[in-house]
Amino acid sequence: MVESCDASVLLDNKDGIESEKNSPRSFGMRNFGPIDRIKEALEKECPQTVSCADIVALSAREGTVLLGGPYVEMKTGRRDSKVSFLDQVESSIPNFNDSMPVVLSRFNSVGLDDEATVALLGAHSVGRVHCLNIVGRLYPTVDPTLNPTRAAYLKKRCPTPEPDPKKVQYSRTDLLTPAVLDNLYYKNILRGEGLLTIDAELATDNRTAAFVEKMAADNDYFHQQFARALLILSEINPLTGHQGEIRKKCRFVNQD
Ligand code: HEM
Ligand SMILES: [Ca+2]
Repeated sequence: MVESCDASVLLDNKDGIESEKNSPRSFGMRNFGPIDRIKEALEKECPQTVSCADIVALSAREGTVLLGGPYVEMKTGRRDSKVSFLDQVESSIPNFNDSMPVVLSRFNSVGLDDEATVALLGAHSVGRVHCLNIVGRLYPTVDPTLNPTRAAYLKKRCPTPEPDPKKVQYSRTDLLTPAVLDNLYYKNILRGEGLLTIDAELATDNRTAAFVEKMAADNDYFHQQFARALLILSEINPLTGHQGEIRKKCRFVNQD
């Protein structure tokens, strides 16, 4: 979403590069080690042949399968950016409290139609949300669109309006299948159990509600749409030909 699928997010601070990881919008991104290890193995086998951008895209593909989602046939050949786009992160990556119209127009502008956007948000069927991103819907008063049973549970997980930064406080997005990319997310949001504003609005907005109903009713249909949308996402504005480079290490641009 930031400029293109060019691995700019992987660059660390060095020689004038200010990492996109420094943006508050990158909150929660972690575990970059496996990408380094994949790159090291590839450099041993075929030096400067497989870009970090391809590693990111194909890792998303493999992660999707490992989580019980669909297999997405993806092209390769993306090249890596030589710059980072720290100043574009906030305008490109949606915020925890963004509303549906803002998110739809942002996603539409990179070729993701409304149905594809609904399907991609199904990624919230896995993982967690930290209290920092939830407390606004719990305190001082509980958001009336939030299911009361779920709200009571969330208040236990996040007992104070200002989460203690030293404690890692979070809730799983989907309590029953947190490590399966399935359509339980859509069933949950129809019951008022969406954690983020965007999850809650997805079930009620008149541009998205009908897709939510269909995905909640049919896991295969969700998987088909997720596969279609992930493919679009993986092909946004790639660097090709002589643009960019094939990095030797994903955290740094090449020195030569
Ligand atoms: C469209 C608007 C979106 C918003 C506003 C949004 C926002 C967020 C927020 C605030 C979190 C919690 C971060 C934390 O507290 O640690 C989160 C988690 C997550 N999001 Fe999104 N997201 C959006 C779309 C997407 C899309 C399109 C995908 C992938 C296709 C995605 C995948 C995930 C995943 C996998 C997690 C769990 C991460 C973890 O367990 O650490 N999200 N999202
Ligand atoms: Ca799930």
